[in-house]
Amino acid sequence: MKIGIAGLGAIGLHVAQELDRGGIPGCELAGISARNADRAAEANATLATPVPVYALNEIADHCDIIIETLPPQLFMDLAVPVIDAGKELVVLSASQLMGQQALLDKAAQTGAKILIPSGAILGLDAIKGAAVGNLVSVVIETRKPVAGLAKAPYVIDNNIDLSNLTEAKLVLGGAVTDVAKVFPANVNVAVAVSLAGYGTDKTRMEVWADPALEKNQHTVRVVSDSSDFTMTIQNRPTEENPATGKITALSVIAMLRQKTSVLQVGT
Ligand SMILES: NC(=O)C1=CN([C@@H]2O[C@H](COP(=O)(O)OP(=O)(O)OC[C@H]3O[C@@H](n4cnc5c(N)ncnc54)[C@H](O)[C@@H]3O)[C@@H](O)[C@H]2O)C=CC1
Ligand SMILES: O=C([O-])CC(=O)C(=O)O
Repeated sequence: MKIGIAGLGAIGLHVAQELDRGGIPGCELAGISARNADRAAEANATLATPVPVYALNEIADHCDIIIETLPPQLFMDLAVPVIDAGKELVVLSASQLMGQQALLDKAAQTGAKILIPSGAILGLDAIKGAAVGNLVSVVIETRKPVAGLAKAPYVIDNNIDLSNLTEAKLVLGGAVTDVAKVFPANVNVAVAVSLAGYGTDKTRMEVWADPALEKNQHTVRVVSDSSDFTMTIQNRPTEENPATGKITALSVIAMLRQKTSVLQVGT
């Protein structure tokens, strides 16, 4: 399988390097898209076998699977041509899939597939299983170190004082659909959880500023007619982007390895 990677930052570069060293059987890195020629050359310089550089609207012509690890505002510039070409799109900026039913409808016509890896979250398998029965409630509670939230536009615009916190403070709670409108930078994992089961209107999200934390922490609480479960993950940040957990790139690598594995584990 020919793999393309669009965006070579905290996630994309790690996946590119793993492909380059032959760590994903059956998959070869066939092309990259970067912000500009210099960034592409920098990325290629870290690879044993440099690869062609393509524009976001060209890369699908040269690859079977295109991995989107872009700044979220560029998502559609890549997604539309990949879906039009009927290829597989691996989406990390999951928040950008909200309200994009037209993109899914187009994929159904062209034969394209949209894959959301587990990324920085856990338990999507269990939520998918429970959703085959009846979900009663799904809540994702995201707790971030105070510094990770203090500069968010919502916090500044609403004069929410996060200085000198001695205990965790609920900054905002509500349906994922509504939280996404004011916290667009923090909802990839919440949208992934929602799309696994209960949808963005019924899945509830809480965003907490927690002075006791040094890492982002996500807790998912599910009540259903088959099982009740609570799962927590604390993500060690990448050196490149403190907002992105190291496990995210590893999750993409695991997803690609699963494509050719005779043993499939999990839903
Ligand atoms: N689903 C999940 O669990 C997670 C999703 N994310 C999301 O994944 C996405 C990527 O995250 P990171 O790798 O941390 O971001 P990053 O900012 O480290 O990397 C983005 C890369 O895209 C490049 N870029 C900018 N303009 C470009 C263009 N026109 N064409 C091609 N490349 C361009 C940048 O130079 C940068 O190297 C973000 O939307 C982030 O929110 C992040 C963490 C977890
Ligand atoms: O915890 C992380 O690594 C990323 C995160 O909150 C998100 O993208 O929603």
